[in-house]
Amino acid sequence: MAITLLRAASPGLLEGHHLPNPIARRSKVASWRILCSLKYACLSVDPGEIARASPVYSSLMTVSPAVLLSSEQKVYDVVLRQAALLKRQLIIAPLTTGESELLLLPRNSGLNQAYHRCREICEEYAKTFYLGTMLMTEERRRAIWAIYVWCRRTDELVDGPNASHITPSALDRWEKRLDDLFAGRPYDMLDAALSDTISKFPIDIQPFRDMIEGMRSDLRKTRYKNFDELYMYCYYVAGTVGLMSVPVMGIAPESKATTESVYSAALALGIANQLTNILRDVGEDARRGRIYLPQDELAEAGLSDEDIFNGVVSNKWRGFMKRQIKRARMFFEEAERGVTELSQASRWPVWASLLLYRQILDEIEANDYNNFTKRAYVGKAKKLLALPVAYGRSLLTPCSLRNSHK
Ligand SMILES: CC(C)=CCC/C(C)=C/CC/C(C)=C/CC/C(C)=C/[C@@H]1[C@@H](COP(=O)(O)OP(=O)(O)O)[C@]1(C)CC/C=C(\C)CC/C=C(\C)CCC=C(C)C
Ligand SMILES: [Mn+2]
Repeated sequence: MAITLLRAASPGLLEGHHLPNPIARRSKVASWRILCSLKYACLSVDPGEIARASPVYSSLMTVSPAVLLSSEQKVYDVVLRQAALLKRQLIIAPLTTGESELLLLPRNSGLNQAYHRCREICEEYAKTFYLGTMLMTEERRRAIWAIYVWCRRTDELVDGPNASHITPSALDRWEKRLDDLFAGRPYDMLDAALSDTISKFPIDIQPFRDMIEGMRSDLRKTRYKNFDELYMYCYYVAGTVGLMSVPVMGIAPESKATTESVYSAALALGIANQLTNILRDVGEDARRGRIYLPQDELAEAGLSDEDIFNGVVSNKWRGFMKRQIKRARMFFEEAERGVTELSQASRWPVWASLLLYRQILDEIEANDYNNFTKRAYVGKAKKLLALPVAYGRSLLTPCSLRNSHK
């Protein structure tokens, strides 16, 4: 049965016609998800059956722990675990919405101060996004500020002014602090805000741990062999943000989409944002000796590290960039399908961030793919225009992503 479903979902996949282009990648992802869902729904998938039908696919399955999983498969396992946690929470204690939430707010003034500081940091570093959070209920926006601040602080460890002093053991200490705050023992006031947040929402520690893992990989790695490795990096530093945010933003009660599909869309938005960030910052990163681009695809396009360090916008470079931009847009498209499923008040900030970040890709094109010396920048007017557009989209009501069962 698994085989029949898999064939229906992705004709040609079992026969090994996979991965030549992004479209094929997508069908591989979709098929993998179907298999995971089957596995998690406890339907018996016979490994022998898979192996007989397709040696290619059998190597992608988690049928044996010894088998190496692709990045997308590893990440999708996290998605399934997060979704299961949220579903459990919805069954045990449905989150209240609207004004009644105000009654749940802590009276503890230390905690209020902690959230207030998170709010100030968020306002200072991410103005548009901060504005968007103002539409959310009080409890939700405080939670998002606390998550934002933890992510920002984690990123600053490797990207901030003290980055050159950061060692793997400093990241180990940061992870120990994370464990402590999840156990209700926060180290400082900003951790206390997050500690309170995780006690109120069904948020799992894994994406937080994974973000720290991404920072570790930034300390030791400056090249990415192929898109699989790059995808994993993007998951660590940005896909994780999507997974952390969904339990707080909430899924619309009227949504017919599966929880897994909403998490997948959130993951896709993180990946899309990070790919865009990478394409925007090619020159800046190269000046720090870093190339966050798939080495095999560079070679296929006839490009080398030297070409990037020299920063010449050649036709080869333009061709390469077109392919990268196309892939980033595909992840944005996948994300779009999920935004509508979020609770009404959470949609606007997410649409705004999606539309604004995606426009960076248009700006790279408008700069004739010179991302070595020109920073792709979305002007104020375009930014302002995106806000009402995002608001309009946020009014769309949820329509099912694919399946109709939660
Ligand atoms: C509404 C909204 C956008 C919520 C997310 C709030 C949040 C917790 C953000 C944390 C962002 C952060 C500080 C991440 C640390 C790592 C990092 C810096 C990643 C890069 C962000 C861009 O930052 P910037 O341009 O400042 O980069 P530099 O440091 O200057 O290089 C990233 C590119 C990743 C950002 C990823 C997201 C915001 C994930 C968005 C996904 C969701 C909110 C899920 C939405 C749900 C559905 C169903 C689509
Ligand atoms: Mn950064």
